[in-house]
Amino acid sequence: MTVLQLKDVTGGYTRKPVIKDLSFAIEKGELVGLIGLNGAGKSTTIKHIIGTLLPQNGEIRLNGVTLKENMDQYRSSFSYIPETPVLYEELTLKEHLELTAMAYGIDEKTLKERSEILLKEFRMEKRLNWFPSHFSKGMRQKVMIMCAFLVNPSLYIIDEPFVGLDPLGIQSLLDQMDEKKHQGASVLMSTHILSTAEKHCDRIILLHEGRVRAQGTMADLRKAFNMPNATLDDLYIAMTKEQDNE
Ligand SMILES: Nc1ncnc2c1ncn2[C@@H]1O[C@H](COP(=O)(O)OP(=O)(O)OP(=O)(O)O)[C@@H](O)[C@H]1O
Repeated sequence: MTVLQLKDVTGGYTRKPVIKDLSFAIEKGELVGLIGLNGAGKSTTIKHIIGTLLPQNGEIRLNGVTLKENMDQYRSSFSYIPETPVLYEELTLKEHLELTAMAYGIDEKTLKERSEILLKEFRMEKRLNWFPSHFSKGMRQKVMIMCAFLVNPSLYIIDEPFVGLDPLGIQSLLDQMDEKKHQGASVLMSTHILSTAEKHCDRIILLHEGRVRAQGTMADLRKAFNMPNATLDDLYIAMTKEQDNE
């Protein structure tokens, strides 16, 4: 079953498009990596999927509907973890979780059950009454991650999650993603940590100058680049060289 479908999506910030004719799909239970150079258009693609930018052309469907057709259904089907955490400075961690639960109609019992698991997993149990100003960068990121996982949506959209987290935090995030995947959720994740992407993603989308250069499993990508034993790092460097040759 297809959860997310982009069909010939062209878009950007001005009339000059940044992403061009993007087409890809994410199926139920899949972890898909969005990979590309700085400026390739990963965050811009994500902004179109979450609806902060609207396509100039093409269509994005989440569980079968476009944002325009059913805004409430579309918005409640995903949770988004941005690259830079956006927190309410006047709310504690506990209040962030409560606010998220309220926004997504999660009852108190479920909130308690899910929060306990997440707080333990991300080692934040003792910080429930802390305000964001007292959090480290990684802790701020964990607040966003916990809020996203609290919602239990059908699609998680995660922009470069690994940079600010310590190794335990990274492992917890990967474990959470794995668990949600097995429960049938899908994940779209952009990252520059290619070894982690290669190891954990079911499929990879290689973006190059706003277009899909190649997509599929590692086996598909090796075939597309005609590099039978390549790692994702090798393929990425090959793509960079294509850019240099242009
Ligand atoms: N707010 C904005 N206004 C205008 N142009 C933008 C804006 N944000 C990004 N761009 C441009 O869009 C292009 C793609 O940027 P984007 O942030 O999507 O890349 P990215 O693949 O996420 O890169 P990175 O790996 O560095 O995060 C770049 O040329 C960038 O200059």
